[in-house]
Amino acid sequence: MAARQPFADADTADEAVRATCDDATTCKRFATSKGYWKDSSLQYFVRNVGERKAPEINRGYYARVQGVNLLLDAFLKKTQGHCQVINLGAGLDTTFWRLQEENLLPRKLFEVDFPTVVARKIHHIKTKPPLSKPIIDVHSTDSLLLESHVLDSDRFCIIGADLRDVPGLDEKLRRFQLDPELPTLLLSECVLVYMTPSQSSSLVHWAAQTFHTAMFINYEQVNMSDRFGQVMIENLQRRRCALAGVELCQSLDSQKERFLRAGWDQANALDMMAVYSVLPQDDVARIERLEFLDEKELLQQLLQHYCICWATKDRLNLGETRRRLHVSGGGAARRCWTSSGRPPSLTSRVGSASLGLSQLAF
Ligand SMILES: C[S@@+](CC[C@H](N)C(=O)[O-])C[C@H]1O[C@@H](n2cnc3c(N)ncnc32)[C@H](O)[C@@H]1O
Repeated sequence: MAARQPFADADTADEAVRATCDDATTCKRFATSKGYWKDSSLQYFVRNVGERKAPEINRGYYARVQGVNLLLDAFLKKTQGHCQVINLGAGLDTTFWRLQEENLLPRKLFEVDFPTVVARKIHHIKTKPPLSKPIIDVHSTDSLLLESHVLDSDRFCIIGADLRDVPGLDEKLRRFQLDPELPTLLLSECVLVYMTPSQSSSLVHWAAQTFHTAMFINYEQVNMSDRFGQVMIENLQRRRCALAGVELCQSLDSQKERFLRAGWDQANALDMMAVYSVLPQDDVARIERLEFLDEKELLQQLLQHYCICWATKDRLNLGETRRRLHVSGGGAARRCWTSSGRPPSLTSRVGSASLGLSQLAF
């Protein structure tokens, strides 16, 4: 494992972490411009399509966005929208606008990021009606708060906070009507890896303690101790960006352990190669026709170095209906669950061709 580089000061390190938000957004912008998936609001955050990205990168982002969305949408449907979503380190994420368009909004969607990132996002919203109108359309009271570092409306809230300060985060979320009694989905997409293991564990522990029925979806690096992983680390270090939490990105097991140790009841993880193979294959075939891919091996390596890990706590037994349906359904569905009602190993779950990622949610 490459030695971690000491940084001149914490601000420089944080600035490099904040800059990763633009990388994610420009890559998503390019991929959507090529037709990998639709995102009608991203253009208002990044006008220019920007430099060409390699097809492997575009397919990687496709798998990331589709994989996370499948789990997120499954949770929203399971709870019929009687839930809240907290996007931790949301950057310029556009999920609110997608869910509003698709009539899938939760009771409230919270986003958290560093105050400077939040201020940029709110500025875009304030100055671009296609971003502000959908927020106003689903807001019914007269208390819409739109300040430089905070947006609070009935269904959407953006908060500036440091995720490493868990009491501060908790206080801010509660101030804007976070409801610990509601089923809650927490999402972190390439975020926990920038925090030390003890900082991310505190955050994940707080979530497990605060919500009785919840799912945490974490997308980030995995298998980082091999040569390919080391090159990824070195590339980021060259940009003065440290992966402070890389220790927990060694394997799917280390990713799951983080959640199980912090009080989550169940944890599952798939590398993105596996996710790619359980995405709807007609759409995968469509995107594979978009651009010629020379280097299949590079795509495989890339996908093997990212994963989705999702942990659940299910006091309300949201998964129970599905479990009963599957057990009584017979056939392929029966094979998905053991007689104890517990999920079988991940490999057998992935092995079932009839099983989509959305069915794995609880
Ligand atoms: C790679 S970007 C991903 C953004 C977004 N989740 C996405 O996938 O498009 C990581 C984001 O996490 C945020 N972040 C990282 N550490 C954070 C912290 N301690 N507090 C608040 N935000 C943080 C960064 O500012 C950045 O916006």
